[in-house]
Amino acid sequence: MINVERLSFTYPGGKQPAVRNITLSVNDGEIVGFLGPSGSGKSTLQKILIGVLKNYEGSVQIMGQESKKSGAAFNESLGVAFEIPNFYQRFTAEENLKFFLSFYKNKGMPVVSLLTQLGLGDCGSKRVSEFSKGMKMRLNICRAFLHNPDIVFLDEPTAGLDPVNVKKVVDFILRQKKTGKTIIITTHNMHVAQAVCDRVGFIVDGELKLVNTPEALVEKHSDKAVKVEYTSGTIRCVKRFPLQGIGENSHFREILTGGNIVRLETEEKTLEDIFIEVTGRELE
Ligand SMILES: Nc1ncnc2c1ncn2[C@@H]1O[C@H](COP(=O)(O)OP(=O)(O)OP(=O)(O)O)[C@@H](O)[C@H]1O
Repeated sequence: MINVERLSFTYPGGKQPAVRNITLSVNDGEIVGFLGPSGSGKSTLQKILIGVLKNYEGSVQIMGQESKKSGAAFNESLGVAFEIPNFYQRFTAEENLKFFLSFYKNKGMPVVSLLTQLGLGDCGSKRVSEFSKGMKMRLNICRAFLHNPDIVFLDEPTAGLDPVNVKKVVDFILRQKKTGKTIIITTHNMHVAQAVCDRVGFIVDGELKLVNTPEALVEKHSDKAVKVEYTSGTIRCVKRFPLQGIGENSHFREILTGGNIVRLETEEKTLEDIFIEVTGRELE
């Protein structure tokens, strides 16, 4: 679906490339998330993939077409939600969506169903000027999927949303995945990445440091320890034991048979821990 080879891009007048030497392929129906700190090149990469930035080096094939040579038919297959939503403020939500749909040949998805799935079912006839930031973000996601595209690019789709609405967006994306869409997401939010992405790519200083499934990353980078909290007299103690060979660990067995365990859990690293470990950088 997407094949990127040795992609580099420098903004006019830029001293360094915003994106450097990226090679990546994305399969049909896959959700891939790009994670990285602010200014790492995530949005630039997306803009190249959707054909907005054309003056790149290397090759970017989307559905067999070189992105920089893409024409109108290409846009028909692509849905995009930029980080900052852009709507006609005096139009209602439904009027905006119907207007944007009129640019496409595709018949599109039912507007009311889209709005409802993103928690905006009651707001279709409300003017966008009366929408909160979070409502505009969700309307922006409706807009990206509106014409039923094959590939959808979402730039920070959950930025600024409260946990209830983050869940609505996550559930919506997972429902769309079931229909076979290929979805590319940029995010700072590791929980969202872990919930929706088949694979995640870590981007730092324009470079793609690694791409893998969240499960494989956690598996590879976790030390696999068991944390035991227990009481010894009036004192609360915490001990960590390597998972491997734990059954033969006499100290662990002693605590276990002592009967004073308060909590017992395996410790796994989060994607955020792994990002910091691999890249030496914080996400925010
Ligand atoms: N239009 C532009 N002109 C010149 N430089 C730009 C432009 N847009 C971005 N850059 C630079 O390119 C680099 C990558 O920016 P980009 O917007 O791709 O990062 P990002 O990872 O998407 O950041 P954020 O998470 O804050 O959106 C940064 O150094 C940024 O300053």
